[in-house]
Amino acid sequence: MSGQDLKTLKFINAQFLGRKRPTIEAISDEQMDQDSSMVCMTSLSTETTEDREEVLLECLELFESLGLENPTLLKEFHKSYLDYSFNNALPRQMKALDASQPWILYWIACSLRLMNREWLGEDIQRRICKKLFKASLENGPFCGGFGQDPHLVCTYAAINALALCDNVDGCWDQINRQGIYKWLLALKSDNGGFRTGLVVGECDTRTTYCALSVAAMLDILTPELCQGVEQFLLRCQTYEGGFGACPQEDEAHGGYTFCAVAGLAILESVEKCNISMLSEWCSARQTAEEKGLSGRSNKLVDGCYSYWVGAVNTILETQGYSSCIDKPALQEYILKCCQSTERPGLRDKPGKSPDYYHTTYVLMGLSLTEHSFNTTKSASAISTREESDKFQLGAVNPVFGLPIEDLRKFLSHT
Ligand SMILES: CC(C)=CCC/C(C)=C/CC/C(C)=C/COP(=O)(O)OP(=O)(O)O
Ligand SMILES: [Zn+2]
Repeated sequence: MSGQDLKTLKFINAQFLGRKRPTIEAISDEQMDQDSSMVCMTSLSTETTEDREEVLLECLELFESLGLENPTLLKEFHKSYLDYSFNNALPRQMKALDASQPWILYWIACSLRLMNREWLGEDIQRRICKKLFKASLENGPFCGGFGQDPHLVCTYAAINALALCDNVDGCWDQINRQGIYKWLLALKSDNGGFRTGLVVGECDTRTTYCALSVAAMLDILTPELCQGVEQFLLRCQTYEGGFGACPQEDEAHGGYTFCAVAGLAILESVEKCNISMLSEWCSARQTAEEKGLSGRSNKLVDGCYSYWVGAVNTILETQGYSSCIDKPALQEYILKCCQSTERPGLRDKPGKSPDYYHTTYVLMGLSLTEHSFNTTKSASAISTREESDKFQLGAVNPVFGLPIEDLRKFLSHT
């Protein structure tokens, strides 16, 4: 297949075929084994390998031009990107996130808080709470936006966003714990997982983690709610060692692996999965050349997996296992390839634009590489070994995706 043909196919795939794309094998270099009639393939070029080569070149250029030392995190610069959202209409292309409004609030609040606790002021906390309660039914469960249906994943983001608001105006006391508990019970599926909503909704490791996290945060994690959940999550570990979205169905993926392992951590059942295969899978996510993490086999590095996969690594560390990723190398990818002096905010990889989602998960991933953690089986009791002003970011709890300090305050209030 010629380079031009590959470009045309790439265009068609990107424009018309969405994410369910077939593999396009472009060039195969076949060699005949001298002693047998076996044909073995020595190289295979696909759309993904071509994309990777492009990214790799860009990373290598950045590594060379930025020298040996890592740049510092440009905190004030990234703050300007986050603050912009409080005083300006968001860009048009963000209307796709209309049903994810609690997420935007959680991402922005969490990023500001990690860089400097003072940067999330009381006036902003007040505005965040007001907006969240407007997008709720009876103060919980929460919806993606005003007038929408309650949604489990949005309820997770809303509770995390509220946890960042220091109980301003007594907002923590307004959360309808009993209503959320009954709703969570109604979302439970026969297979042990949770659906996103009452009428329709998917059921996977992501939604199940959200249910466990919300319940643990609100102190409503009863045996009835947990019935069959551990088995559901364990069934999602694949032959590769990572976890997929649904039992015995999907490819192992960084996002779903985080959800399953963090869910198991809330249940204090991490050691029931195959730890050695999980560690090997995490370790295989890091590429020697780009130094960042990918989300699945044969895919490209992406800054957000610094958290999704990085947090799995940290959870394993808190359970007493040794690290399976090279943290200084990951810091280099983050600070040289996910940050640019040209535009504030953090990005997936060179060539991509910054966005709120990547800003948060890249920052949380960076934080996990800076801090070290004490061993504990209890997800909510995870603590850091040392406090120091040498760290650029506050410490994050790898299970709940919140600064440890905010989580501690919220849980002790509950
Ligand atoms: C708490 C919560 C809701 C967690 C969600 C975790 C989750 C499923 C994250 C995955 C996000 C992501 C980058 C998907 C991209 O898949 P892709 O196929 O476009 O990218 P790839 O090529 O890197 O696999
Ligand atoms: Zn990403």
